[in-house]
Amino acid sequence: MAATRAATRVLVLNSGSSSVKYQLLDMSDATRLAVGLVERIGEQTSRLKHTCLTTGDLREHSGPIADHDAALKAVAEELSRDGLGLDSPELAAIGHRVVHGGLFFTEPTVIDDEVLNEIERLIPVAPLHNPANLTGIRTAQALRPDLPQVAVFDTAFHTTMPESAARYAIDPKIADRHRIRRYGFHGTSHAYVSRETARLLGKDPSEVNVIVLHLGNGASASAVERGRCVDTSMGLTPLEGLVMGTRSGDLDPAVIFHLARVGGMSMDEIDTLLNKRSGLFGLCGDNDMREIRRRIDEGDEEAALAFDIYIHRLKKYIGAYYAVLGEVDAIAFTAGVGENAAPVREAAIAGLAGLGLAVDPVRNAVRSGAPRLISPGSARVAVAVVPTDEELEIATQTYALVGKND
Ligand SMILES: Nc1ncnc2c1ncn2[C@@H]1O[C@H](COP(=O)(O)OP(=O)(O)O)[C@@H](O)[C@H]1O
Ligand SMILES: CC(=O)OP(=O)(O)O
Ligand SMILES: [Mg+2]
Repeated sequence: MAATRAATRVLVLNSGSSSVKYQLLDMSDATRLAVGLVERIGEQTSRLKHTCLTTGDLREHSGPIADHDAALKAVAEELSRDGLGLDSPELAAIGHRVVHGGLFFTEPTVIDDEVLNEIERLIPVAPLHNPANLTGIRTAQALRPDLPQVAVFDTAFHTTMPESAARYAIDPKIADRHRIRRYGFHGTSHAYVSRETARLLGKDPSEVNVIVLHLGNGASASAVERGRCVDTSMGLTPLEGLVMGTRSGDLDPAVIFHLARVGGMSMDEIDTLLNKRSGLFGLCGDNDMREIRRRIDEGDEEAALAFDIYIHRLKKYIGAYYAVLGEVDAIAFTAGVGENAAPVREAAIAGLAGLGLAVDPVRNAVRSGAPRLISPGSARVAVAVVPTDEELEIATQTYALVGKND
């Protein structure tokens, strides 16, 4: 009789508001079998990019993909074409990034109806993300009802924040009634990157204080003290904090009253303005840092001002988290902008020599997918580029949980 192969594969789905990133990994040795991305879901110009790493095959399709359900079915089809379909007995589980887990979920969780209801209840505080996460889960359940599906929450790493950082200065009775507090997001990335930064320094995470700057389309900073998050820049929702691709980040809350009372805008219009039409996009019409740098190189003043506002906010958070931590061993740049945009790193650290911070221009110009130091050898505080890997972290946590349940 042929020996049955152990189920060691995990499919990870990272469903964003208009995209799905996915990876299929074999967790017996943490190797990637396939990776891909579906972008611009819901538009006429959707695009699926799929790479099978066992064959080296790369396939791209363009054309409308109506919603996340259709996107996931297209992903399942691509995996099948490589003989890696969802029907494989080697698939052990599907791991899902879920952005908002409230205070209820502090650990990766096997999804049942109760968990689904709770994720649904949190939609008002993660309107761009939780609905997409739910569709991903429901479609995956329909494709493989027998498989464990695991939710890994963006908020989980931040549940260690002290009340002084997690509470807003409003009446606690009102805050508690509506569960208003600072939850923080991108936690899977902040956890992974802070650990990898400690490893780069040759230290245990419990020995170092790290400021992590996760700069993607959404962006957030966190202060990690000896492996535990003590503050982060996103709050009740992923709108607070840094200037982002399309989100304003911090502003005086009175701006909202003013737009409603004086500007005559509805709450939904203000919500859309601040979440989807602000940030870099709102300031200069582009949310991609590559395009903004290209325009600056051509002398575009609007793009230059957008860049300066982005950097000013970033620098303020570096200073704030330096003060929160008291002592800092490293600052780590990560995600699309943090890993690729050397001018952002240079500008964010410029002028901070008094805090022991500097960037070496030659080291900063190196392009590499590996964790690396960009501070001069003599610097008191390490400045590093540490690529994030939310999908590997989700797969690791999913496999650990499913393994435990076997
Ligand atoms: N080579 C690059 N130079 C500068 N910025 C880049 C580069 N590559 C990607 N980016 C930036 O990274 C962003 C995407 O980051 P990512 O972490 O993938 O975001 P998300 O997960 O929110 O989609 C892009 O919008 C772009 O601004
Ligand atoms: C929480 C959040 O902002 O996520 P993303 O960066 O994927 O939009
Ligand atoms: Mg991201």
